[in-house]
Amino acid sequence: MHIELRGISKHFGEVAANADVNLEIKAGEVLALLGENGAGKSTLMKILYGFYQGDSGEIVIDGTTVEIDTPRTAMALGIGMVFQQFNLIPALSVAENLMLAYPKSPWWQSRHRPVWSTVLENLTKLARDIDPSKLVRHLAIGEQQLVELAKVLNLNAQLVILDEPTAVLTPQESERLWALVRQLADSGRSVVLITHKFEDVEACADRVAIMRAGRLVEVADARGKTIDEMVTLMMGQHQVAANPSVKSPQKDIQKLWIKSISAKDRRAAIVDIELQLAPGEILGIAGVAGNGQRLLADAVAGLAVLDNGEVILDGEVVSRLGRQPVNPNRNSKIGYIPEQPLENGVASDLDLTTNLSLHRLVGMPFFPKKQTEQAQAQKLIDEFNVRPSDPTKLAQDLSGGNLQKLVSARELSGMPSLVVACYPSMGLDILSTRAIYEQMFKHAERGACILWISEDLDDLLQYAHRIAVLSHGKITGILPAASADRQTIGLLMTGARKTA
Ligand SMILES: Nc1ncnc2c1ncn2[C@@H]1O[C@H](COP(=O)(O)OP(=O)(O)OP(=O)(O)O)[C@@H](O)[C@H]1O
Repeated sequence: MHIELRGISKHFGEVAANADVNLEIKAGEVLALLGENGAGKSTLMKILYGFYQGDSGEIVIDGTTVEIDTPRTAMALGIGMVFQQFNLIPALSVAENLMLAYPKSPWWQSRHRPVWSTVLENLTKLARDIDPSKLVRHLAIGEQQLVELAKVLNLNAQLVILDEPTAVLTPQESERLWALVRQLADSGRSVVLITHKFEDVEACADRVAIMRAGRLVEVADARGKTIDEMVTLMMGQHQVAANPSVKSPQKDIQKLWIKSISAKDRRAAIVDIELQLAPGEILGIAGVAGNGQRLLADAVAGLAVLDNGEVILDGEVVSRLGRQPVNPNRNSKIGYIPEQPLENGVASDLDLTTNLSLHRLVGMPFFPKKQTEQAQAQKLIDEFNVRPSDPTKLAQDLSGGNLQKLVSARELSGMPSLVVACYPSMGLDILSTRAIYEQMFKHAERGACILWISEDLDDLLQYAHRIAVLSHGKITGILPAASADRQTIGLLMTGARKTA
């Protein structure tokens, strides 16, 4: 299938999400679509998928102009898309979710074994470890992403659009995805890969298309561009900041004590976690997603029920054994950037001002002064470069990366003693990633503890003071970052133990 997007424009109010975009997608190619947060990548692909209608322009498939008014029409034309936000039914099993979306199979056929094996074939190729009988709500985010992918692959689409698929995948899962993407292209199908990761481009792209502020600024052979060239095209005149720096923590003083905590929920368990952090210390938590990271973060922030142990911050218990979380209305001592901010960190149908004050709701006057709140919100929006920058906009109008910035702006404002950050750079472009890191490290510099959960080992090795590895809910080793290496961390991730 050969697709041409001709003169596509799309406005949301005064925001020009796409401005006169002309893009060709060839049969049998992997096209990486790059651009800074809010550049218009998702909007362009959602127009091709019939989720949005362009204000002007046309879509031409194999020489014929087509009208794509809904995703159903797009699917009938052989176009499938996996979004940044998932579309699965949490109360149903993996297999049931796949069966429901399976195009040629009425539900009553689900009794027949051969149908099941066909429905599960793509999932098995992508992730043989996922148990098809498991409920979706019990899956880690990376696993949910893979089920979404399998759903779209089952449509047998001629064009598969993937919106930042590797943002939530482990390195091993990403490798499997890259191989599958190459296989699709080699069999004559096309893949558009929206991404912020240059390793995706290197691993599997044939061409790159780069967008900036709604416009397509360059299309080139993927091998013909260096990373620096691509960054410059993405960012235009914006300067990419130098790598942020971190200072050494104050030694021999204990500020945060995570004292033998154990907890469990529907998805994971953590067992006997013992960690002590000094003022100004950045402790990275490495590990394959789904090994208890989210529960650990919730537990430390006082948002989970502990089965054992307690968490003490500045001598005060912030999380303890008991039937109720200690800290359901988090106080200003803890900044918490949760995983999947859209689901766990924002009220999407409220405006940016309200979203930026959610952590201060307790103790706020019954009728807060709107102008004061808006002025405070505007300051944070500017400081964290959230786009669009209008505090009266709804959170749901923001692009994925800008939502991540919004949550970080709220949680890193004020003077927290502890910052718990889960994958804070997820979905962010290179400029925004460095800006968020700087904001996080500023708190460490003034003595706050940072518990930083990340899958980006390079970043942890570069910026964290120590790295603790979490495997199957247990800490398998704690290493000073200066002497740690990828091999040792990789080994610890498999569950092998090492004492510091
Ligand atoms: N439904 C919507 N309503 C209003 N504005 C929107 C809507 N969807 C997107 N926008 C705006 O359009 C612009 C482009 O957004 P889009 O999601 O296409 O960017 P993106 O390049 O995919 O960004 P990211 O890398 O952060 O996901 C942004 O300014 C965004 O705020």
